Amino acid sequence: MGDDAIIRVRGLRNCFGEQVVHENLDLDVRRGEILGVVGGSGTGKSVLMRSIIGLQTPAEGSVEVFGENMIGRDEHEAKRVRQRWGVLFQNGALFSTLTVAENVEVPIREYYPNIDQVLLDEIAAYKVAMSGLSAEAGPKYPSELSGGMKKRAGLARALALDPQLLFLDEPTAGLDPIGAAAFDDLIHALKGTMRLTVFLITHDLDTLHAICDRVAVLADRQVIAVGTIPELLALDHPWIQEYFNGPRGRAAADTVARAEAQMSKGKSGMTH
Ligand SMILES: Nc1ncnc2c1ncn2[C@@H]1O[C@H](COP(=O)(O)OP(=O)(O)OP(=O)(O)O)[C@@H](O)[C@H]1O
Repeated sequence: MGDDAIIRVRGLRNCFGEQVVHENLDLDVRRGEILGVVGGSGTGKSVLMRSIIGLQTPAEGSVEVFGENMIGRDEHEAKRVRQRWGVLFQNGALFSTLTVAENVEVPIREYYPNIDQVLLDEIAAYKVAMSGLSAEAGPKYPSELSGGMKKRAGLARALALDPQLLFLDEPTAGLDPIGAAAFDDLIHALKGTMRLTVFLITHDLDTLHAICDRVAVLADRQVIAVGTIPELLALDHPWIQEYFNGPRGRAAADTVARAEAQMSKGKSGMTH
């Protein structure tokens, strides 16, 4: 594996009965990047993520994470590698009978069963704060949280073991635009401070423009292209053109360009 590839997928095939979802799919995720994964509904973005994290056994192909083969691993070995990543599922997947803090403590207890409760509480409080939730959110149950707070609680749990790699499945789905932008900022900031690599499934064009270093496009059972948005725009593929160059795609690009222009205006204003 090339030094900078944290995830390497080769020749992946996934099928459910007669339905072939992936066929000969290849993908590299580079160290330190936020890779956005896009594609029409049902193109297999979640199935791809599940194949990488070991929740779906592919019919064919190889998956390497941190240079280690992930398919057919014995449970003990797989668990050792799993410790190095965190996952935020589409619906947050919080345990409804546990508080936010207790949810965050679940993976820590799993890996460190003898950990002292005081220390556990301190770590959970720290992760809750890192995820942008107030300390009052810790003792709350998921049913007492807004959609945005649930996402942050799920993120706090994903960060519980100080991962090097984060999987996010549609993290901004269902959030209002301001909440979504704040969540994007948080992911971007965490990437910087924790040196995270991020695999991010999204339909959110604003997220792609604002924080993704590269974007992988799923169509026709494969990753048909990977690159920066300008690189993808140079391709003559109808879905890519429609997606990034359609009205919503252009609006998202304009929003980011305006925000960047304002930031540089602010900066130059400060220096004069
Ligand atoms: N456990 C399963 N059993 C049978 N079919 C499945 C299963 N999981 C996924 N599929 C099918 O695989 C295809 C890809 O599903 P997947 O959830 O990966 O799509 P997606 O690209 O993430 O879609 P969306 O953007 O709508 O979330 C769909 O047709 C889905 O019905």
